Amino acid sequence: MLTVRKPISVEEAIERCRARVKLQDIQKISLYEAEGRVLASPVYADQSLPPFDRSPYDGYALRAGDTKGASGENRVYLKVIDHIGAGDVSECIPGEKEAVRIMTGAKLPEATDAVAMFEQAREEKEGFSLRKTFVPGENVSFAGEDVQEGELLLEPGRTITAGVIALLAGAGVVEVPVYRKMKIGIIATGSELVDAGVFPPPGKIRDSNTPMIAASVKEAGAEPVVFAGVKDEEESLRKAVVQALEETDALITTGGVSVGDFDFMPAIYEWVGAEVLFNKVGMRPGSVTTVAVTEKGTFLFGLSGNPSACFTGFELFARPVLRESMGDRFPYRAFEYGRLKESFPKKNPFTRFVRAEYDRSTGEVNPAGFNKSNAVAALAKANVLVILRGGTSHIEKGEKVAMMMLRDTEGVDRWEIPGHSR
Ligand SMILES: Nc1nc2c(c(=O)[nH]1)N[C@H]1C(S)=C(S)[C@@H](COP(=O)(O)OP(=O)(O)OC[C@H]3O[C@@H](n4cnc5c(N)ncnc54)[C@H](O)[C@@H]3O)O[C@H]1N2
Ligand code: MOO
Ligand SMILES: [Mg+2]
Repeated sequence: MLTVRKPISVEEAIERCRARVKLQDIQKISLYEAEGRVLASPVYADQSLPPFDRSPYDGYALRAGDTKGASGENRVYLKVIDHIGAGDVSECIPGEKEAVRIMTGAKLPEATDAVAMFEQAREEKEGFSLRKTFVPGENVSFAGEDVQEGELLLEPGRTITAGVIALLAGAGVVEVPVYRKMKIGIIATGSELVDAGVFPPPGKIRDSNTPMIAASVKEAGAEPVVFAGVKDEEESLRKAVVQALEETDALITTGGVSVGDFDFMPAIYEWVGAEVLFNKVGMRPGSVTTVAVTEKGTFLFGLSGNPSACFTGFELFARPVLRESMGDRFPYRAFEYGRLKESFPKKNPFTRFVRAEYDRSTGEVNPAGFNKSNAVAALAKANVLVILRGGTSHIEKGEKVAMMMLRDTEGVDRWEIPGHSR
């Protein structure tokens, strides 16, 4: 007998998932492998940056007081007593009207407190002359002007970017504490599925969900473990789920979660003793998305078989769980607002997630064509999911709509600063 499923709101479904998140263990990895991972411990500066007063220019390190009274009519002459490049430390201490020829990055010699760039000096026999006075500290890159010794540089929960890696290297952190990468099992279910490399015979279709979800898992910073697709047969599905649960940290299945005669996933979740957090969400597509948690705390994401529903289910429920489990303090996609480029009919009482193309330069967002839950083509175009609240009716062109951003940044096809003329 068909049991009627009670839909819960998207917010409630997301909260139920969040409440069951467990942080991954911490491991140390090479600085060169750390990009995209999440920092697991705070990082403090073991020294100031720069560590010493240094020259920011190629020129002459001098004592500012020696330049007093310098002008175009009254050039001041200074004698060069040493010559250093970056990495060298001068042993000479300039006395009155003495200076050191110094290159960018070299430590300022003792007694000097300013630097004249080559362009500000005229070379003379055994030295140079100046036509301007210098104040103490002029053209000096000071110790600690960037980072102070002991300062908190990075907080845990930050995703590691190239810039973060520069700071880690600056602090001498070559073994970076990060959260362990989760292994995510993926099983596509469906007797109609053939591998994407095969031209499907009548009645069959290519499995697009497995490679799509593997890509989404990677993009979320986890490691996909793809298991062979399984026919809609209860026994085979049980075996596959048990094996995947043993070998991975969370499992994503696609298909077989609705109320069809061959939709076995709900029964299998029950059979493995998992607690079903929800099996119906007030959203389209992906209303039948089912999320369960095993006794050990392992997540089972039963995504719909329909590709657009599968994609949406992953984005809303699986991705935040993976990101947060791997330490990300910002596990949700960013939201922005755009203006709808075309009117959008909306007959459903459920919240709709419309795959759409957002153009940042105009602020307009355009639904990506055929937008049903079985759509594949729209997935390739979409860079946002427009969110149309349940209960709202027809939405007019030009109306402001909320969008969930699927990518952090979008490139443009030419380098041009908006609003600047050439
Ligand atoms: N009587 C009802 N029927 C359906 C309901 C309902 O509430 N009552 N819900 C509909 C909704 S909404 C959706 S969404 C689907 C969900 O179906 P399942 O999650 O059970 O998925 P399947 O039945 O296995 O497949 C659905 C659809 O997707 C295709 N598919 C499956 N796997 C893949 C794959 N790996 N790659 C590409 N395409 C795939 C499959 O061939 C089907 O066409 O149920 C509705 N029915
Ligand atoms: O669950 Mo279905 O994807 O709403 O269309
Ligand atoms: Mg089905």
